[in-house]
Amino acid sequence: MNAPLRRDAFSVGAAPIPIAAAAIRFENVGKVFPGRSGQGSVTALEGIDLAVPQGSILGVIGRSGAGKSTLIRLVNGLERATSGRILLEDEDVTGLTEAGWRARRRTTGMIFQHFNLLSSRTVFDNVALPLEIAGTAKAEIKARVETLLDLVGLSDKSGRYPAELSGGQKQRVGIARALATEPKVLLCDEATSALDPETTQSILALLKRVNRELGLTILLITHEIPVIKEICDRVAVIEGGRIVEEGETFQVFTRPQHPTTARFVETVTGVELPAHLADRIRPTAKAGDNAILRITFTGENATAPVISRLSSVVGVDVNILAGRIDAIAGQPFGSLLVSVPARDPEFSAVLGALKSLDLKAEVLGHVS
Ligand SMILES: Nc1ncnc2c1ncn2[C@@H]1O[C@H](COP(=O)(O)OP(=O)(O)OP(=O)(O)O)[C@@H](O)[C@H]1O
Repeated sequence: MNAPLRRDAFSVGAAPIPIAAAAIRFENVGKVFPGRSGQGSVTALEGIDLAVPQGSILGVIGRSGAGKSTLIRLVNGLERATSGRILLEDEDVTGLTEAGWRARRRTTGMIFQHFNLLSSRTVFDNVALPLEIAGTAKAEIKARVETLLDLVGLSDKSGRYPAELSGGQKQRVGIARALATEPKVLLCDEATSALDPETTQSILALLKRVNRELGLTILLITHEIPVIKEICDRVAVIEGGRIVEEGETFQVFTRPQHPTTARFVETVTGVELPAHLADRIRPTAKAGDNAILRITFTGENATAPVISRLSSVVGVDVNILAGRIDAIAGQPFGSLLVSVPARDPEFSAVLGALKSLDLKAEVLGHVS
């Protein structure tokens, strides 16, 4: 399972895929579900413009009912757009017939929250199913399934049934099955939401590995911000059927523009003021107060000895109240709450020093 993956291991034999072009493109896409039994219609998606660069992992995050499932189901024809266009590798698939979609789906694998394995089939036979449907020769199916089970680390479970597997193992079968027809795109529908945190990590690591080593484009939907933080190159935030923010994960996490994005990322990047200070904090300073600052570290600064430098440059005591350092899309990011004297010239000197160190600082308030 740890041997390097190669596309030609599945006899695709393609050269590495350039990152520049979009594997999936939504152009002003809308989806309205007709109303049932006297109820009004539901606008699930509106004005969706989104490009998933080839070879990248893009995550769409949103709350329940935001439109995530509808969005991902449009990419393999399980739902049809009511307006706009969807392009897969520059081919307009919006108006494909059901027969057209059946052929197209071989280039687009999908994995699901509840795995959707056939309980009466062994692990081997579940992975073989899409190849049987495609009419692949038996010997080729055997070779391909064995390669895929090796890839997902389940060679020893080939003859087992889904009921004999853990959730993580079931999802590995799901991934192997999704890769069977050598797709260029993998769609992940809340793929780790039913798994515990440790198993989630191992499945995310596997997804990252197939992305990097096979050049597979991944579009995933989730309501879990740690999933985005862990593996997504880009993130789109969806709310009320609209994309409210989209960009590189690190940029979006460190400088969220929309309040919904800010609320999502705060849960993984934010640090809270200790309760005994939170109760006493005031917006304005009185004589002798300390100012509470939130200092944000990114990239190289995140690992620099900022506090000791600050103390030595301006010669004031800096008290650390709370802090957190993490990796977002593989880049370090940290947040620190400190208290410093609120009086000048010390306070202005601290702000000046933070600026010269290229650190973002925000005054949260004052305490005596
Ligand atoms: N087949 C349908 N008929 C009518 N309305 C639908 C249908 N499918 C989805 N909707 C509505 O479209 C909106 C978006 O639903 P969708 O399932 O895409 O959201 P979601 O973000 O995936 O939510 P969840 O995380 O709860 O699955 C919701 O208001 C939902 O009720």
